[in-house]
Amino acid sequence: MSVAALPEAMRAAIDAARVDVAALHAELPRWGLVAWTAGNVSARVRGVDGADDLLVIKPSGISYDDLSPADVVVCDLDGELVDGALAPSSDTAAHAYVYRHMPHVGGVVHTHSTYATAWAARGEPIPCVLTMMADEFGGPVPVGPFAVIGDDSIGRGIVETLEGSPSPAVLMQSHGPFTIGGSARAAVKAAVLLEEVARTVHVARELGDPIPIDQGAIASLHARYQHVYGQR
Ligand SMILES: O=C(CO)[C@@H](O)[C@H](O)COP(=O)(O)O
Repeated sequence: MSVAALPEAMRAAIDAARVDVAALHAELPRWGLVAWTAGNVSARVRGVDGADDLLVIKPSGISYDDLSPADVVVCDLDGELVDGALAPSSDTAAHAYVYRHMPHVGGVVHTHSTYATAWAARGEPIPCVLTMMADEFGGPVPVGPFAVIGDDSIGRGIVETLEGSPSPAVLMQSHGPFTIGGSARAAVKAAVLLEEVARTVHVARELGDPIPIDQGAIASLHARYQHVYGQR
C-alpha cells in the first residue's frame, strides 16, 4: 500500500497525526515519564472512503529532542510499515493489536515511568484510594500478564486486561505501563496521571494504610469527571 494512493482527506489526516504525535512525544520527558528513548506514543488514523485505518508511531530508538513530524512512521493495523524512512517502534505490534481489537481507541502510550513501573515490577494493582484515581481510572489500575516484546503478546495482554474495565491504564507485569484513550492526547494524559497516583499511593503506603474509597463514590466521581469536568 502506498500513502500517495490514499484519498486526499486521509493523507491530510496522516499529516496532522504526524504533527500531533511528534509534539506529544515531547510531553513524555517534560512530565518525567521516560529515560532516554524508552517510551512511545501512537495515534489511529481512521480510514476515509473505504480505506483501512492506519496508525502513526515513533520510530524505534529515536531521541525525543530529534523527533520531527517527518520522522513519525505510518503502519497498517498489522504493524507493517506503510510510509516512513525509519524502523517503527519495537512496540508497534502491541499498539496495532490494541487498535484492531478496541475500535474506540484512538491513541496508545507506553512509558517506563518510575513509580508505575515499580508497581508493575511487584505485579500489584494500584488500589483506588484517591479521588484522582476514581476520576481518571474508575477503580484500581490493573496488572496485565508478563509478555515478550516484539510480537503482539503485549497487545493481547493489554486488551485482555482493559476490555470491560473503566481503567485506561494497565501495568504490564515486570515491564511498565501502557495507556489508551480516545485520542493520543487522552492516552498521554492517562500516562501522566498514572505516574502521579502511582507515586502518591506509594508515599501514602509508606506512611500507613491508605483508606479505600467505596464503590458508589468511585462510580459517581468517575461519571462526573468523564462527563461533566472541564469545558464541554
Ligand atoms: O520497553 C520497550 C519495548 O517494549 C520500549 O519502551 C523501548 O524501550 C522503546 O522502544 P522504541 O519505541 O524506541 O522501539
